[in-house]
Amino acid sequence: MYVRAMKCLSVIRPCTRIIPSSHITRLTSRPAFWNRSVILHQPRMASSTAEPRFAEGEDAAQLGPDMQSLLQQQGWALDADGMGITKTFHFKTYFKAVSFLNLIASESAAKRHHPTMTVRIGSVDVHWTTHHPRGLTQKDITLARHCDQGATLMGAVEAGDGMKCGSKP
Ligand SMILES: C[C@H](O)[C@H](O)[C@H]1CNC2=NC(N)=NC(=O)C2=N1
Repeated sequence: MYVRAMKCLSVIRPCTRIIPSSHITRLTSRPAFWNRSVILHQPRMASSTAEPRFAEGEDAAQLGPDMQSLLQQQGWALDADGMGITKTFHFKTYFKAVSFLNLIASESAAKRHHPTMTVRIGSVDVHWTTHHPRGLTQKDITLARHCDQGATLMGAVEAGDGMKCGSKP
């Protein structure tokens, strides 16, 4: 029994060595990319405080009023960083939501400017930004207006009237 106990201890022993505190510091400190990765993966959130940030080469004085009308009258919202705009369109049926998405997809292919869209059973989230050069541009404004017109054509409804899971069309 004693011999067996000693054998067990000899197995356990390497794990009970004292680790120098300098080593512990190194193990628990965060890697260099830590803060950067947090910033890169920050969620895109609608903001009511950010200012629109237009891309280099855009005429901010000319685009400003158009952008303000989208934000204040048409229900578009700025991203937290001011570089994109987003809006959710609601529909009575899934078919209408998908048809709206296709309408926007068709125009964006023609204009070579593509939104990020999420389709749900009774709604479509649309997000516009310009990647090169980075920021908001005339294209984002023009295509946001096209979304508003397309939504009217497709019979978009108020948020509370859109189709929900479990609701009948
Ligand atoms: C070459 C091509 O037109 C470009 O890469 C386009 C494609 N679609 C685009 N879409 C969006 N939203 N922003 C862009 O900067 C962009 N660039």
